[in-house]
Amino acid sequence: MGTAAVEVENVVKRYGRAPATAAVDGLSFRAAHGAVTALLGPNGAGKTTTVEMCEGFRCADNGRLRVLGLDPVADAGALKPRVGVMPQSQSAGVPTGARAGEWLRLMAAFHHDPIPPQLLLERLGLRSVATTAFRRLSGGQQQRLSLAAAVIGRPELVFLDEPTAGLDPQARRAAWDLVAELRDAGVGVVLTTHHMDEAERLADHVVIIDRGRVVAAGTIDELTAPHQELRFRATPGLDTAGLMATLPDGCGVEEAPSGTYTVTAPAPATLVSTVSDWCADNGILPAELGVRRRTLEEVFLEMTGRELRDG
Ligand SMILES: Nc1ncnc2c1ncn2[C@@H]1O[C@H](COP(=O)(O)OP(=O)(O)OP(=O)(O)O)[C@@H](O)[C@H]1O
Repeated sequence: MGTAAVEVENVVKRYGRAPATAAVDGLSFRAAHGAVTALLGPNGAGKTTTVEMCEGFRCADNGRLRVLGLDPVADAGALKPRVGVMPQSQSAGVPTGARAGEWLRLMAAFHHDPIPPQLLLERLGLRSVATTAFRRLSGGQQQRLSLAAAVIGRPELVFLDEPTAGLDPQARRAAWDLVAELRDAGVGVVLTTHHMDEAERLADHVVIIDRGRVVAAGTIDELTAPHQELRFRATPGLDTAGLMATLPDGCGVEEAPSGTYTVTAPAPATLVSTVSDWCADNGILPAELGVRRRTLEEVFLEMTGRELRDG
């Protein structure tokens, strides 16, 4: 990767006085220009804190942050016209009495070549509420207005913190189309999301964060491809230990429910031929035999654990 739009190196952020754990704890990742980078992580993983440091809203305690090659705090003035920000709280900064269209026109006035407000209102399904006060918009409409405000200045880079949280399926798709268009136009997009389908749909690069650290990163393919899973149906009660013995180290075989067998491999393996040969040698006719990759959600749960966190 050449110069990245965002470079985060060994960044640490603690809240309060020397707490036992840091909210961001030696985090490193890069986000490219003209690409969508999705930050995923359980609640409290440190995603918003990271994004807010990149936006210059918070100072890091340690480490190095560069946004478009600049320091997000020291160079905040130079970055402001070049970077779009959609904060997690959609009401952040919008006066409750401001009308949707009025607010966008005001935001547009701060930029020399803005996207026409009317176009964004149209694209994000806000035309009919253009004259409605912000406080009277639904949560999803406020969210869409916040997205529109983040991109109206044609930024080179945009940070979107949970951009589609609470949006209905139609509005999510409109938001996705907008993000994809920005990326295609060369804009760097860094977004946080809890929606795995959103990351699968949009992200060129995924960074999974847990407890303030990166636990996995790569393209969707890189993250999901190594985890193969083969399934077939056969008579219940096969000798799964015998099958295991023919498979590479680290593979697993499970019968659940009865008569359905799942073979997992932690790394690319020739599962189909090995399992087919074993079945043929044992006079078994496997039905519905097929290989599938794990989903991003499965990889995410594997990396970050399945238990619900307290805090
Ligand atoms: N202003 C603050 N003061 C003290 N602690 C905070 C503050 N903001 C966040 N934290 C703590 O820092 C940790 C990381 O929070 P952060 O909001 O960055 O996580 P997140 O990954 O964005 O979570 P979510 O997915 O729930 O939005 C959490 O333990 C949170 O309680």
